[in-house]
Amino acid sequence: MAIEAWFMDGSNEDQRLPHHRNPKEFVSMDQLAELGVLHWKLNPKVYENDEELKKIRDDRGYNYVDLLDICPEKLANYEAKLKDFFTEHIHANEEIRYCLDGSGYFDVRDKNDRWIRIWIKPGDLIILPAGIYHRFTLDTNNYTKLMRLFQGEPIWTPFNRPQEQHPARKEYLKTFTEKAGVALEAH
Ligand SMILES: CSCCC(=O)C(=O)O
Ligand SMILES: [Fe+2]
Repeated sequence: MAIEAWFMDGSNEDQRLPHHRNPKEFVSMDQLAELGVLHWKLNPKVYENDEELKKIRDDRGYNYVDLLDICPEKLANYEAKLKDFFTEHIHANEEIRYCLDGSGYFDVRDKNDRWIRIWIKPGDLIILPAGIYHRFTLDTNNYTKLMRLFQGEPIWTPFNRPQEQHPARKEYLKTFTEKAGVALEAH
């Protein structure tokens, strides 16, 4: 099943609102895949013993997992963390999140620097590639429980924009020029 994603409007209203354009402009899974964003729909009720999740973890080497409850009672420095999550940044590694409960928005930049809002709900596992500019916010439900996955010892360090000289950023941008090169050769 597809995940809902759309181009955002430019308004400065509450970040937890949907921020659809008028008219709405949805973004397909293929468009997300072109940016290197991957998605699986799993059964969140069986996450503790899920063969499908196990396969993804085995295939991609995600030996690390933990759970993160995003609500004031369970997340230390809640306000500051939410502010950091919503500050545009990249990582040197993939960001892998599996929504078990609640919901939220991952915003990613497309090739033309437009914001795409990705609405994650229970069962959505998404992978953001290293080097993609992104941010996260809760939606108006104000709660989510996420599984974080990682290859090896986790490094959560965000590198806030601008990061054009960061190796992960350069590598990420190379994937586009390589794809364009292949397309040119095909003509
Ligand atoms: C809480 S997961 C989403 C926030 C984020 O982008 C990050 O942790 O790097
Ligand atoms: Fe991040």
